[in-house]
Amino acid sequence: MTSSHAASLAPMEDALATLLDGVAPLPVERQPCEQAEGRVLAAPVVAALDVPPFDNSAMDGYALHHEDAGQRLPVALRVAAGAPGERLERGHCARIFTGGQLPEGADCVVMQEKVQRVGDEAVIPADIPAGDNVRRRGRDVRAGAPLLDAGTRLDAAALGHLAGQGIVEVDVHRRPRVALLSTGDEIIDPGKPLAAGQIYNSNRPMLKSLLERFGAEVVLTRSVPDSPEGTRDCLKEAAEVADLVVSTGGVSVGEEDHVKAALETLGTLNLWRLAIRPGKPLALGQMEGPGGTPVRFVGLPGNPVSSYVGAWLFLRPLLGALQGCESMAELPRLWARSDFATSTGPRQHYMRVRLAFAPQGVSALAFSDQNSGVLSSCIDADALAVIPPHCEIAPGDKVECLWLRTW
Ligand SMILES: Nc1nc2c(c(=O)[nH]1)N[C@H]1C(S)=C(S)[C@@H](COP(=O)(O)OP(=O)(O)OC[C@H]3O[C@@H](n4cnc5c(N)ncnc54)[C@H](O)[C@@H]3O)O[C@H]1N2
Ligand code: MOO
Repeated sequence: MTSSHAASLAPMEDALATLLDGVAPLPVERQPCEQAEGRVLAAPVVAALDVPPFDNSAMDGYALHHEDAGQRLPVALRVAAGAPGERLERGHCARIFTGGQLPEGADCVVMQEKVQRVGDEAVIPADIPAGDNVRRRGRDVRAGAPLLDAGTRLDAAALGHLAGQGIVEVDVHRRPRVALLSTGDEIIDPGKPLAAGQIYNSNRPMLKSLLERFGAEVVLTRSVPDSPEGTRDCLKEAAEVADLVVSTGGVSVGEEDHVKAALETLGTLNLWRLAIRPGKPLALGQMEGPGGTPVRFVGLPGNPVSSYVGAWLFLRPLLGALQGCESMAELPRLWARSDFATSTGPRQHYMRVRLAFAPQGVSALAFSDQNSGVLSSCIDADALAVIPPHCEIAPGDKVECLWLRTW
């Protein structure tokens, strides 16, 4: 590659700044918690209740006043979970079950395995500390305390936490609507017979899966013919219904690559050609939707690995920004020892690696064929090892890795 060619490739940081420039979170909507998995909170949630709402037993056993430990006590009460608490007098104990409300006056619970039952009495061991096996009211959450921050993506634990407050609806950002366009006359849908020169569309289901994982709703998919008018028509249709238009293929320099020209007739091409591998001809731009609303455009290169890596590096932070989710701005990073040797030219290389975790540390095992047409390299890829431009890596060197087992 000549130096003038290299100089025309935009560095990753410039591309991300261009991508995210002026992007604001989408409007807020109220959503039933049952349908809010993966959605991003638009406002903080404050706890209204103590959790647990009352002192209760952590064990099936016997509740008592700890001063009465070491004695044989009459079993005066039976407290099942869900029953209201009663008063326990000194010199007595209560049969209690896990989650049962601690009787008033009792301050500890001894598990039943440590108790000898003799008729209506229980022989309690002596060494029972006050407070043992009692889960205090408000130990998990205190009423009035912050429960979840704005920008939290609702996962299993967060949904459980909301339900623990009796909450059934939350304010979340609207899911970004995405149109997914597949360019290339050689690309056909799985299910149809394959003629000479054709290949199946692997990018569409792959990207749909990633887009949904990143919180988007794919509202339109189209196969775009390799012609200026066909490409323009599909882009126009997409901009009518989507917040983000993603295309694959047709962004390189060939005569059948119509995406950039079509985009420029409808909107703006903000950036094209990056100093990254894979993904060099990636194109970023903007169009207008109904009423002049901004519609973002990301043109991913057609090679399946370029599309896959481009989705992690660009679609994820963009969808995060559209949903107000700061934790999606960057992939988690970790250092690992390479098991490979490589060297880079002017482009930063994002190598697909499997990570092996051992007590001595983490190793990055590179897939043997890192060509951007080889989608098998993504199958077991836990991470992308980032090899900066003009860099030599030898086995054993530390490489920075971007963790992909996330949303
Ligand atoms: N003369 C040059 N040629 C190319 C350059 C260059 O700088 N100069 N760059 C190369 C690089 S790097 C890439 S990446 C590709 C990207 O080109 P396009 O984005 O225009 O992609 P296409 O040519 O349309 O397709 C590339 C490749 O991927 C296959 N493909 C496309 N879509 C799909 C799909 N949905 N499912 C499966 N496979 C798909 C397509 O058949 C091609 O084989 O350009 C290089 N060329
Ligand atoms: O940028 Mo291309 O993705 O190197 O093959």
